[in-house]
Amino acid sequence: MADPFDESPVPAGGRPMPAEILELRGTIDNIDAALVHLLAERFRATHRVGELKATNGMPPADPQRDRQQIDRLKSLASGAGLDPEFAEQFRNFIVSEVIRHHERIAAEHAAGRRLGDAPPLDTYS
Ligand SMILES: O=C(O)C(=O)C[C@]1(C(=O)O)C=C[C@@H](O)C=C1
Repeated sequence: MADPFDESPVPAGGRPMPAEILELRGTIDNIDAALVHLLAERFRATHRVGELKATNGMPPADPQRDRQQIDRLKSLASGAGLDPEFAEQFRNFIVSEVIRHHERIAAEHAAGRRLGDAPPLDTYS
């Protein structure tokens, strides 16, 4: 039988790292990379939503949409074997950042710095 510690690096002064942990870390790294890309895409979409909300005079948060998303995600989490409370907290963490972005976009819009306007020319500086 193959020694599970066979190809593992030996940390200085410690036990050898089981090969399976190294394999699992490869999977974890791939998943973390996918999460970063997925979050980047999500924030790209929500950035545009923030602009559309600002230009249409809509508030940053939409509590009805929040409730729908939370119900849906909790149900998906249960089916997938993920703690539904964790899914809700994770979603809240992301959406609180989205709302912060929406608020900044709305403030910039209110200050006349959005809608693709070039900043006013300051010919005296
Ligand atoms: O769908 C919207 O209206 C959004 O602004 C996006 C989003 C989200 O990130 O999922 C953020 C804030 C709202 O409260 C609801 C949903």
